[in-house]
Amino acid sequence: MPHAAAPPVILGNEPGSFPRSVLAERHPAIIRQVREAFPYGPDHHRGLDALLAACADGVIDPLPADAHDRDRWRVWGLDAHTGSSWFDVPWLWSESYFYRRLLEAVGYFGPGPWQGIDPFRPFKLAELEAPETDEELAALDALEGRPVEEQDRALLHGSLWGNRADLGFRLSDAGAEQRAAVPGLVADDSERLWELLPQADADSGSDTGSGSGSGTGTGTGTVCLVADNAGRELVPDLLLAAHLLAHRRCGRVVLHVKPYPYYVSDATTADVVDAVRKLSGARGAAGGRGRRLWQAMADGTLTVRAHPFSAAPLPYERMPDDLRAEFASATLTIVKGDLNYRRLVGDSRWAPTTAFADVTAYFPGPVAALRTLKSDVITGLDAGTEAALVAAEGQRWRTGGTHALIQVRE
Ligand SMILES: O=P(O)(O)OC[C@H]1O[C@](O)(CO)[C@@H](O)[C@@H]1O
Repeated sequence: MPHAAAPPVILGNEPGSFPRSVLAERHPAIIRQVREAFPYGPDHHRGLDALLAACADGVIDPLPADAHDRDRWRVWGLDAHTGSSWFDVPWLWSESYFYRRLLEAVGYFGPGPWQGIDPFRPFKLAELEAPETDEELAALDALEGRPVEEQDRALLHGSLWGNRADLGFRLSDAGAEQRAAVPGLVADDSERLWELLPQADADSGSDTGSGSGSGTGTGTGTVCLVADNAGRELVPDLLLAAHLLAHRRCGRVVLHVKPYPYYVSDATTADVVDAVRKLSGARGAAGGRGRRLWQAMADGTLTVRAHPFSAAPLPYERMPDDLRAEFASATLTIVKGDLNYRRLVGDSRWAPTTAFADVTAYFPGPVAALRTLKSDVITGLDAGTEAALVAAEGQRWRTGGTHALIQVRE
């Protein structure tokens, strides 16, 4: 019962805290950016004005009576939080509800002509088309023909560090990308991750011109990859998925994405389509991987899942039975990013040395977290690592996005 000892859940009301700054500064900035990015009509502007005012000093309103997901949100705690200040309810809950209300304001859920128009799409596309993305894709050529272990590491770390600078994070922290990443991970269970995904014993990797196929796996298991951001994170996530399939470390990848635009840059099915199109049209090795991914989607070895709970304002411990069954049957679930980490371990200020295995004991199967550190929540550090981080940076290491971890619970 590890959660019996869980510290209180993080709220957004502590003056000077990171969560408070997200609610008080980042959310209004997001409203501004969205407003500037689209030629919205008067109703949209009125809706955005109302949300801006509510964020500043208002209270949480219920969803409209005819909202398609009103009952779901009531199950997720809407009734209990209605009338409370945005700052006084669990931070995870108010952040999540903010995105739900933002989409409401711009007509995303319809009915009407703006239904399904992603207010964050211009930012996501700009990133996908940025020269940095092409440079990262071109770098794949140098990886061709390298030993499989080297490819493993490069693609795993590509996926990990792809999480570093999501668009919401950069919005409120302009210096985020300039700060140098610290390559040494604060926790690194990557060997255990690869042990959970041994290569199949038949010949493998022929489509990449490498790979001995001398492993001990069956190559038939499923990896659930719980994606985080689109663009420069999703592209390396997809490359990792292609690598796992090509080297028969699994037979199937299920990519879990958000059912609607969320946390600015979180990936939806439309973003997967954009990323696979980008990859399959790329030159060199990246193009080969992209075309393999396209084929994997056609033959069902790569599938996309957009479960409503993927955008729930709740920890994964409260996942519904159907999702629990999916994760239970997976060989490994890889959970990407900071928000998913908060949901995986519970959004509380754990003592950093709290065992990752304890806080994820409820998870129905083997689980790996790949995350750069962008919020206060952290578990699974050894005491020496924590002490060294504090000595060097105070508490900045928790939120600066310069550190990363790979944690595994078998
Ligand atoms: O894209 P990620 O890695 O989930 O990060 C989400 C970011 O948003 C936050 O939830 C704050 O809004 C932080 O946890 C983190 O900085």
